[in-house]
Amino acid sequence: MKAIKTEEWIPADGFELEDNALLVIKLPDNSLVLAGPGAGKTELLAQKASYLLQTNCCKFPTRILAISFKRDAAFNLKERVKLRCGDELSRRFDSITFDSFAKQILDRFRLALPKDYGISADYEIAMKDNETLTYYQNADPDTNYEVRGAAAPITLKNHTADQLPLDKRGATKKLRYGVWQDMLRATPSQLNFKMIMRLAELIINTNPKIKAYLQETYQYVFLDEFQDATDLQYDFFKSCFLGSGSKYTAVGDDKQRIMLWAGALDAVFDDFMKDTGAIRLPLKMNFRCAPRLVKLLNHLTEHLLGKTDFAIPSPKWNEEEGECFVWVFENPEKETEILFKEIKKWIEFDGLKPRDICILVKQKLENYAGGLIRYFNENGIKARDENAFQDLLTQEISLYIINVFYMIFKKKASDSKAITFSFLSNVFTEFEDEQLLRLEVFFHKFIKQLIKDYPQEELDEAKLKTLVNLIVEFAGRDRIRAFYPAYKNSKYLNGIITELTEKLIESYNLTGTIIGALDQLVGNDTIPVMTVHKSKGLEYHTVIFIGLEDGAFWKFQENPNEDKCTFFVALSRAKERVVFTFSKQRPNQYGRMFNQSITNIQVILTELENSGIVKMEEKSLAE
Ligand SMILES: Nc1ncnc2c1ncn2[C@@H]1O[C@H](COP(=O)(O)OP(=O)(O)OP(=O)(O)O)[C@@H](O)[C@H]1O
Repeated sequence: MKAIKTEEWIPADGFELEDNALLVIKLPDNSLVLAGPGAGKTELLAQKASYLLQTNCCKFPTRILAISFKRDAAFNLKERVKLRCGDELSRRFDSITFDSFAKQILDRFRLALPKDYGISADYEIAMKDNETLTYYQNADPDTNYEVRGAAAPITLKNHTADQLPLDKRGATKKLRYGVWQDMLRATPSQLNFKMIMRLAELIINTNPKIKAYLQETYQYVFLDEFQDATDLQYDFFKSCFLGSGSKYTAVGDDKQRIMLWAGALDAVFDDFMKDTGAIRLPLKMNFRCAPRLVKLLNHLTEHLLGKTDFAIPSPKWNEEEGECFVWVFENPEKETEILFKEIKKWIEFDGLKPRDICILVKQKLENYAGGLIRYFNENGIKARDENAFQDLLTQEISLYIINVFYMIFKKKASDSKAITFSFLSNVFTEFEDEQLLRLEVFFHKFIKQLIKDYPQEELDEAKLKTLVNLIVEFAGRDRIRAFYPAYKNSKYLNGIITELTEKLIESYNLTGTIIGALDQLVGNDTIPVMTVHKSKGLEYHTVIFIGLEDGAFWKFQENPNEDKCTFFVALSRAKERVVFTFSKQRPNQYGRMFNQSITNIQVILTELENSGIVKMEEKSLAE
């Protein structure tokens, strides 16, 4: 593909970028972009990737590495880059999470670990803190290491606080070293993601050739949502890239810093500028939210968060657009019924699609929205806990399987055709154009045969399982594992395929048709319900936040800044309308009803009122 001259490059898809965004895209130095919600930070990274690839500033065959914090953010960025510069160039754009980047290094270079940190090939990932604590309990029975015990948080923090190899001097450090050894030597080895990152870092720090290989591979490194980087992640980034010729672009927003509880580094922006000499540049626009919502966000930026980086709405809006409400309800039942009626109106009369609406909760989704989800589904509006599906549906292998199913069973499936073929041309990466054409013909014959062999009305569990298997084997497990580093570990790949198959069968048994099952699986016509943390980076026409109550913000007095940012993130996901609900009563996790107050978080309510934008309404069924 012929490279575009740098001076002739223009942003893809007609986007008009503000001056600083254009500057960052073309800047050959390290940069840190700080900007509010909807400013186009992720879009800037996508455009910068297109620029570097289309102009060959990222010289073939070197690659761009984009690191995000969540699987769906990494996936969305990859999709945006594909759209902006096409399948072929975007193959040199690796968009992954910090955890999967570390895991890929570990899976690929496991044998380069020093002897006392060696692990078994079939290591298991212990996800629960309890699993790590049990090792401490066994090694030191006199101390209480239960998750809620006093020693637990310190123990867990210390477990991965230091770079490897571990210091063994002193009783506490000796104990920690012993536990690491017990976990590494278990059959199979037991690791958690933080340990994986420390081990990957050890590989890099002790193998100059691997480090050099990594740095030569990635001429450019992007860091999305950088405000949430933890000390461990930042250490890992520095071990991999600092001092290399690679160039870094980090984007973030300190008003959306909601991972301090998980160890996000308070001073990460300053550290990054000091360590890399990055130039700091702001962006001013908010392209997402309607003007009245931008005005509200600006008010809260100043009066709730004590900051001054105000945003300007996009001129595409009419000045009067954007609305925000606080709706007060007697109890959760009334809240559910009234929300149902309102949403039904929006869908039936205003033409909103269920996926234009998002229901958010701060935490404890079942407590705040479990009953609502059940009520909505029983009464004809589909809604579901999206947390359970996000990870599965952002897996390339899942999308490939689902879209081949659509090609077999749906009459018009041109989008599916494009997605599946993009997957196949990735795994048959060495194929020239002519071979790819032959592959396409062969693939269509394969689909035709499946249509013939598996009539819709004769499908059952066993046939669905066979179909999944045939579809995977068409691409070839070995090829899939070779092209997608995340799937190098076959246990992981098989786990995803099994989970997807189970969910497909479950949906099929519920809906009775294969298209119904596929639609249900991907969430077509379904309102997503999720926590604010999961909603980061996403946007919806209408956002409903359930539970603007002291009970939901139970740590507000201890940690007001993080809770204010969480509230700010929720509000800033909405393009046109946002509703906060307050229910005078709310059950706890055991179902016991408690009166709710809005005393501790009064400052939020006060500032919503002071903004002059928000309408407060008592809602009852008679309306
Ligand atoms: N230059 C632009 N012109 C028009 N629309 C844009 C531009 N940049 C971004 N957008 C649109 O604005 C919305 C927000 O963009 P994006 O998700 O990149 O913002 P962000 O800064 O990453 O937001 P957040 O931090 O809130 O997740 C998206 O719908 C995107 O397509």
